[in-house]
Amino acid sequence: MPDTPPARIGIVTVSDRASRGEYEDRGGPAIRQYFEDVLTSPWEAVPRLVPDDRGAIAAALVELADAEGCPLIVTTGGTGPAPRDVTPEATLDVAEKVMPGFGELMRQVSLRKVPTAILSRQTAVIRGRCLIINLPGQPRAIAECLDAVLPAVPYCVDLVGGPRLETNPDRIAAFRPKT
Ligand SMILES: Nc1ncnc2c1ncn2[C@@H]1O[C@H](COP(=O)(O)OP(=O)(O)OP(=O)(O)O)[C@@H](O)[C@H]1O
Ligand SMILES: Nc1nc2c(c(=O)[nH]1)N[C@H]1C(S)=C(S)[C@@H](COP(=O)(O)O)O[C@H]1N2
Repeated sequence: MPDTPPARIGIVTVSDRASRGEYEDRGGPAIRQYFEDVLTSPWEAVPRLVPDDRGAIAAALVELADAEGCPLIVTTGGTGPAPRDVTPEATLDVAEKVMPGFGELMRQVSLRKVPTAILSRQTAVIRGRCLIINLPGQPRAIAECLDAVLPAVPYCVDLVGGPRLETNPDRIAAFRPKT
């Protein structure tokens, strides 16, 4: 049996200041560390750092989904109500299907941590064989949100024709209803 190629996971940091080098990006590395801790199947990170610009975010998502062949892309930042927060709009610009349950669940669990969780408009969508999930910019929000939705992510990736993602059940148990 030939080795299965690693699943490519797109990691998109959306931040004006991090993209200008005004502060170090802690969000992208936190997402990478999260998947290192949780996934047991082979994967590799495809990172991008973009400013809060709707066209630039959409272009990065299209490139990662279509050209880089990522079955999963996670974004961080730009989900709030401020004028330059446009990550959900850019995500919907490239969507074929909207997956509202992801945003609903992530806001619900985040509300147990901070009352301002309702300010995040984070969503998730399908583009081709790729699931795209938005996370808030606060680095600590990354594990809080991903812990909630990750049990359903491998099966969602299965359903859109992506590679089989396996998780460490001691950390996150993937749920596949048909197996
Ligand atoms: N990639 C990141 N690395 C480190 N800290 C971040 C990052 N993104 C956001 N933060 C922190 O979380 C806060 C809220 O994130 P948000 O996406 O709203 O950024 P912002 O205030 O609009 O600024 P910017 O887009 O320039 O990061 C930021 O003010 C910053 O303190
Ligand atoms: N789990 C979690 N969710 C969170 C937060 C957080 O600290 N933890 N911050 C909230 C705040 S203060 C804002 S303004 C919104 C949008 O953040 P963003 O613009 O950085 O994406 O996410 C919210 N969701």
